[in-house]
Amino acid sequence: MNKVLWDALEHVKLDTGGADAKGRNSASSYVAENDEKVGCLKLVKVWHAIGHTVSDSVRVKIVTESADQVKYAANVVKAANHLSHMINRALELIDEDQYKALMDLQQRCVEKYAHVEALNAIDPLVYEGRAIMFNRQTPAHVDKQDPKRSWATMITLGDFTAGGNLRIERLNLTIRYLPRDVVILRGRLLQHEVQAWSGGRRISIAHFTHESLWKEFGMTCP
Ligand SMILES: O=C(O)CCC(=O)C(=O)O
Ligand SMILES: [Fe+2]
Repeated sequence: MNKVLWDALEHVKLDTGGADAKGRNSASSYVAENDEKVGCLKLVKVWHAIGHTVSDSVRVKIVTESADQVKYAANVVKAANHLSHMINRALELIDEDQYKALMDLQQRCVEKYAHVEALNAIDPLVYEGRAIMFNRQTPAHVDKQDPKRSWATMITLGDFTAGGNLRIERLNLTIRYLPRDVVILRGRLLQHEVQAWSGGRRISIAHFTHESLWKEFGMTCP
């Protein structure tokens, strides 16, 4: 894993449970040998409380913790810069229309929210959200806050050596998902889950956009 990103992740406080405690982020879905870190770090530029789409409900997910945590989380955002370029490019190649629509959405956010302009100065990711999961065996779920057609772009990192496949039951499909593999799927439409792995740590990073943000700007994800 990129050393800069790894070092930046060392200090951040992780969350197990939270808003998704009954879904994909249940505490029981975390598995770790020894004293490995478990939990999730959400880095989201514009976050609406569930069911809300208005600017009054907007939060920045990196500013919910102590001042030190803001500093550490900002280090992670900056260290993920290279990853963001790669993720942007992958999305642009598979679905140029959606990529362009996300760029438009980001531009609208920048015009409305100065904090988004500030965050974009250190990270060019076109998605507004990124979640970093340490040792989570993500259970079967759909990404129910995402627009129907949106592509969730996910990468695994770490040093596990076997297992950890992504299973899509409806398609009877088991996809290799080893460290450095990227999977891009319509996570709102296809239920997906991660299978057990062995041989070390597993860090997964999911990049996503939420329907509520598109609604805020009267836009539709193509
Ligand atoms: O753990 C993973 O790689 C899957 C993550 C995922 O599907 C999600 O966070 O929605
Ligand atoms: Fe998912």
